[in-house]
Amino acid sequence: MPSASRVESFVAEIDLPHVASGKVRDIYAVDDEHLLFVTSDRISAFDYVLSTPIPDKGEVLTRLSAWWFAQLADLVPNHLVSLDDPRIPESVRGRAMLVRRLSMVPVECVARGYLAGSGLSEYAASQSVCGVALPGGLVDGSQLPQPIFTPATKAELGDHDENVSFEQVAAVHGDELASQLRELTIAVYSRGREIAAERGIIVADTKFEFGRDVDGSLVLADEVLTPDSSRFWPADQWNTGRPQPSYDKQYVRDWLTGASGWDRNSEPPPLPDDVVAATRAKYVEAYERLTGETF
Ligand SMILES: N#Cc1c(N)ncnc1-c1cnn(Cc2cccc(F)c2)c1
Repeated sequence: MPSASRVESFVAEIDLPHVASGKVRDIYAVDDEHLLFVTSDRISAFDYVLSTPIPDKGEVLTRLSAWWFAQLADLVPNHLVSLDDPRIPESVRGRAMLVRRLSMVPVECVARGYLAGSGLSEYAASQSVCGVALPGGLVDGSQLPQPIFTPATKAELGDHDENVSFEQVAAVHGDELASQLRELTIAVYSRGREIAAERGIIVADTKFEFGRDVDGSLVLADEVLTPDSSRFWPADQWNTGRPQPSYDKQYVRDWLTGASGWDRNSEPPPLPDDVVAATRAKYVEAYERLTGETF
């Protein structure tokens, strides 16, 4: 538990009712129709939220989501209202979005274009992922013949989401909604993957969250196609048969598993300045390569 002073400073930042928190993002209520979606500079690795922030990470990921929402607006409406609305507190301006309050669909809508992580583990055991049969002979990092919808149920903070099948989603939410979620997830991922690939970044997989607006229409929510919600791999280092280097977290992972001497069973040590600086640079690089804009 952070020290009292840290909690006070954390709480003092936002004088709005708290709605929800993830590892690195927090949501507050602005009014009946709007929420404040704040992305911190915190970074997680090996299922720990590290004690050392990465300066500007929250702003980079916020601006990247806003850019993706605009790129994808012809495919799907989104919850973003504004990045500079006067209702956004000065203390978080730049790393906060004013968003429309939606009725969230409690399904983690994951699209996979490559085999990695839990998808690879499931494939090794069953030659399928979330009930989707795949060809034999695939290895770590293999590109899939086409993107697949591999939904999950949201876990409590600190637990891993549980992969479920399309049929399980349909059994709970109905065939129509399950089919809409699958179609939208694959379409949005396919567009995003294509745009990123043109800029030298493989988006191996990603997680979307959708909500319904007052008309019942599905709206893209949460963050979108960021290195926190996706696996970003540098395309020029893609090499199947082994874990791919992470575009944004590899310096952190290498230091934690190497020079830091961390035993992996306790809180990770603070990051050295050079690892922080190199990691910040990778987030800024990803933003600038994808958007073509200077951060
Ligand atoms: N986005 C969004 C959203 C919206 N536009 N309307 C209503 N609810 C949500 C909402 C509520 N929880 N989450 C998940 C979540 C994401 C990030 C951080 C967290 F703590 C929790 C999403």
